Order: sequence, then structure tokens, then C-alpha cells
Amino acid sequence: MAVQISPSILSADFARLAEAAASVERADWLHVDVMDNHFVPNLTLGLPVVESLLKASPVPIDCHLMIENPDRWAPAYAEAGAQSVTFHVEAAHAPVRLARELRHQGARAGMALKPATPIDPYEDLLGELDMLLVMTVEPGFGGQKFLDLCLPKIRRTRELVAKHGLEIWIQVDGGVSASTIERCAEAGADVFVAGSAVFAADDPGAMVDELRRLASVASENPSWRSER
Ligand SMILES: O=C(CO)[C@@H](O)[C@H](O)COP(=O)(O)O
Repeated sequence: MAVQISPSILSADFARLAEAAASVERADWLHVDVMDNHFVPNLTLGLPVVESLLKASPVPIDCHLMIENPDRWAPAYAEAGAQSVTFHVEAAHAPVRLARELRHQGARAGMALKPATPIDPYEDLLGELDMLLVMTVEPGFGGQKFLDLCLPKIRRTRELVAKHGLEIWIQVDGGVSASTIERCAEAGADVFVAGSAVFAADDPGAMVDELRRLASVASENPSWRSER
């Protein structure tokens, strides 16, 4: 599992998004949080800003859609060129059809789970996905405390992915920092979203490097078990 870092622009200065993207050019992705003030109690940005970021960002865009009715809205992000588009299973009406549509448009298809949503009921969907996002805070705001209670779900997700012999990435998002990333990596996560830890750092690029180093070392001591 190669470790990947995806800084969340939710914690960046929204008047300087292009500069924020440039400051993390050694990251693997730029994580863009789209919130509609319905699925979550916060409003951020939408397709026009993502289209501009796609031109400005030195790294591919990882769109996390915290919106109602992603079946209706998510494909447009893929069509615009977002390289990864993640919808919430709690909001999707037809997740299989939606994942197929995202892939058809050329994007990686991601599915997100809120902290209280289990993974097991969705085992049959795994083959339709490129990434599972395990939220480690309630979606809506940056700067929240990491929820350790989500670690067993990361482990379980990794076990299910291994059981089916799939190549799905497991992303974690929320409260990920230099003091929590190792726990996530040991549990089986391989894509790490970090907002405040990166953009509140004096040197965001150096923090990306440090998070990658910590996660890479920790991922060599997995706490999940293969069922195969
Ligand atoms: O999706 C979300 C919040 O809903 C995240 O992307 C956060 O924005 C991450 O911020 P930190 O917890 O790392 O500050």
C-alpha cells in the first residue's frame, strides 16, 4: 500500500485557494470539500470553484461531496475533470449506478461513510468502488477532534477489501494530524486527508512530507488481519 496525502482546502484561506494548492504541490491530491448546507450544516463551494481549481492545482483533485442527492450532482464534477469524486452513501439513492457513472466519466469513484455508518452492509458494493472514505469526525467542519471509535471500522474495511482481493484505497478524513495518522495507517488506511494540520502549519509542504513519513512507517505494522 503506497501512502497518499490529500490536504483539505477547507482549512485554507478561501481568498487564496490557488496559492494554497501550490503550497502543497508535493501532496498526491488536493481534497476539495463540497458542502450544501443540507447534508451537513455548512456551505462551502461548488462546481465553478472546482473548475477553477482544476486549472490552478498542481496535483489532481479529490472531491468530497457532502451534499444531498449526489446522484443528480456528482457526475458533473467527474465530467468537469475531477480525478476522484466521493459521494456519501447516506445521501445516495442508487450508489451502484452512481459509482458506475463516475467511472464512466473517467473519475475514480469514492464512497464515504459517516462515523455511525457501518461498512458491512455495503460489502457487495466494494467491487464498484475505487475508494472508501471512512470519516473520522462528523462531516461539516474542519478542526474537530479525531474519533478513535472509527478505528475498528477502518480495520474492518481493510479486512473486507483484502477478503475480496480488491485494490480499493481506504481514505480517512477528520482530525488527521501528526499525532493521529499512525493509528489510521496501522488500521489499514492508505489515503490521508488533513486540513488544519497542513494549512495551519508554518510550512504546509513540510507537514505533507512529515505526515507521509509517519504513515509510511506505521503502515508496516498493520493492526488488521487478512481473512483470505
Ligand atoms: O470533510 C471534512 C469535514 O467535514 C474534512 O475534510 C475536514 O475539513 C478535515 O479537516 P481537519 O479535521 O483535518 O482539520
